[in-house]
Amino acid sequence: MRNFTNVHDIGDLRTAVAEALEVKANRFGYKNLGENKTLLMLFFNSSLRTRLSTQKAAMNLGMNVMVLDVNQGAWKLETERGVIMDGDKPEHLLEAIPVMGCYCDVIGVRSFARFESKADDYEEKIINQFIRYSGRPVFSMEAATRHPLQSFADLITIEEYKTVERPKVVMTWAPHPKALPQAVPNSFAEWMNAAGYDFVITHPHGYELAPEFVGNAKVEYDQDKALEGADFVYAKNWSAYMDPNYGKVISTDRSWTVTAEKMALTNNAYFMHCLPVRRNMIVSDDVIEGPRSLVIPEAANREISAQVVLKRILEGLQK
Ligand SMILES: NCCC[C@H](NC(=O)CCC(=O)O)C(=O)O
Ligand SMILES: NC(=O)OP(=O)(O)O
Repeated sequence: MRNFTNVHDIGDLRTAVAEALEVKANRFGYKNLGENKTLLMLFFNSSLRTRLSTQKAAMNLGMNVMVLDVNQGAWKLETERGVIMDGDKPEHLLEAIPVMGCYCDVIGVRSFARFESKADDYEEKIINQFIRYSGRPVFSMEAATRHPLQSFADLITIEEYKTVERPKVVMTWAPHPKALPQAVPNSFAEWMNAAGYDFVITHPHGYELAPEFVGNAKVEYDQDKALEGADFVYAKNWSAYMDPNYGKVISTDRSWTVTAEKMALTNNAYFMHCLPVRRNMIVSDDVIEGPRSLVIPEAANREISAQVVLKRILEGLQK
């Protein structure tokens, strides 16, 4: 594997999940693979899980790790070409990227949608410049339109907990005070469609995701109806994708919060969320703390998804 930004980069999902379970059972079995290799993790946005789980995965593989928070201690980066740089940004991304490439073997990038230009976000302008100009393998730690390390961890978790071959997985929008990216729901949809589950998306009118991510999923506007018979409930907020509301909050309807009453409509479903989660907006305290909540095992599997991806990138460097 050279770069990892979407579900296609991982290839066959059964093989990937089998490899994940093998890595999980034997985390230190590949500790020579990363010897004298350096990972640079670059964050344009905050993170708890991605930062710690990816660093841990790299350490399991014997890598050295450097972490740079671009907004804390680095020069502010201009990302637009052609700008007269007489403002508050002393350095351009087009120098910064190849310079960073000089100091490492693999680069992980977190760069959320900026909601300034839908085209720039959906062309993945920032991470694609890293792929083009760094000279290094690049993997997404949540980019503008996808969060593949999260979706891979979600897939591993569902495979571990499912009791039928093709479970019903329902992704539900839930209210949130801020405008959040579509990356997590887009990516989850992409991976669930690829896994071939019975996959349903439910959200209020106006929150339709990009058709290329919805794919063959069933879209049901009645949340209660969507939840009927669900084996897994995956909650997430996202801001509107459709014009003219791109990147806007158009509903904070708390009747969409996942509560015990909502979960009672399901087939005793497991509850999932990528975290961080705002309690009693997205999900009630009792549901997230309850016996069917998978949020902690899901977060634990972030180490495993990151380790499989780094392992495959390191194997690619050996060829
Ligand atoms: N990496 C997981 C989610 C990251 C991000 N959430 C956030 O920014 C939450 C911020 C807040 O709750 O204020 C998102 O939705 O894409
Ligand atoms: N789920 C997730 O990516 O969490 P962080 O934003 O804390 O990395």
